[in-house]
Amino acid sequence: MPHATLNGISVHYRDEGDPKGAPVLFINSLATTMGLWEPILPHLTGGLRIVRYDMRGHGDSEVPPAPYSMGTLVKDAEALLDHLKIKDALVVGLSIGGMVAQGLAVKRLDLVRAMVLSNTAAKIGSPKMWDERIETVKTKGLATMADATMQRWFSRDFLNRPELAHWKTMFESTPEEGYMGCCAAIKGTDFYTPTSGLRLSTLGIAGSEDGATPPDLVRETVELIPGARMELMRRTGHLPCAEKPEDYAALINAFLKETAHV
Ligand SMILES: O=C(O)CC1=CCC(=O)O1
Repeated sequence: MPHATLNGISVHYRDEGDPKGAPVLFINSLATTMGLWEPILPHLTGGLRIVRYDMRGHGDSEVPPAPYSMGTLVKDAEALLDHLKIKDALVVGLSIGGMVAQGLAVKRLDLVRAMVLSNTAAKIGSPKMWDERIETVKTKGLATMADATMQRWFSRDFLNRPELAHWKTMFESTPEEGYMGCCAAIKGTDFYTPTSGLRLSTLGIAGSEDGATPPDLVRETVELIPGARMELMRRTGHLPCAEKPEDYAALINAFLKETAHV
């Protein structure tokens, strides 16, 4: 699996599909890896260049000591696209990945042709909430949060499905330092002002049963960007790409067409 040294750390990424195709960059959420996107890949329009990576502190990317800043996470995405000589990508970010997408569009609009802000917001939670999470990881360990996290991440239907085990294992396999590092980055992020200055094609996606970034929160951010539109996926939670991959991919495929990306 390819790794690149970006901003002084080793970043695990994949660059797949047609090297000459329209580029799409996927950015994962807290306590997931690039594997988050695996279920939708077979359903995406053919001929795309699909780039994914493990956010620092996650998966097979290096785990630098916490805390991380949002500026650093944005720099990692920027450095990966520069490394691969990609411009004008469709950037699809989920949750903290959607925050990175916003930051990247603000900083380097030449890299971002359009974006999908999935289950995300300009600001997520409160500083107190993130401090408490960091404290729980330090004192009790990440695994103690697994059941509560699954409740926040998934719809009632999905909580009874056998596939849940895969996502719980992904959560439990997250390096604690990486989790705490990214919690600190989210804690320090309020993109309401910079995101409201963005002018680019944007699709928001929300899950009707999302316990982490509920639809109204996602909508509030999406509506900051003139012309952006929003899709609500019913009976899904925080990770609709895991729960209803075909429907999620269909939204991305339609958006790719709409933005003349393919
Ligand atoms: O609360 C969660 O675990 C969900 C979440 C918040 C930010 C993120 O990336 O995931």
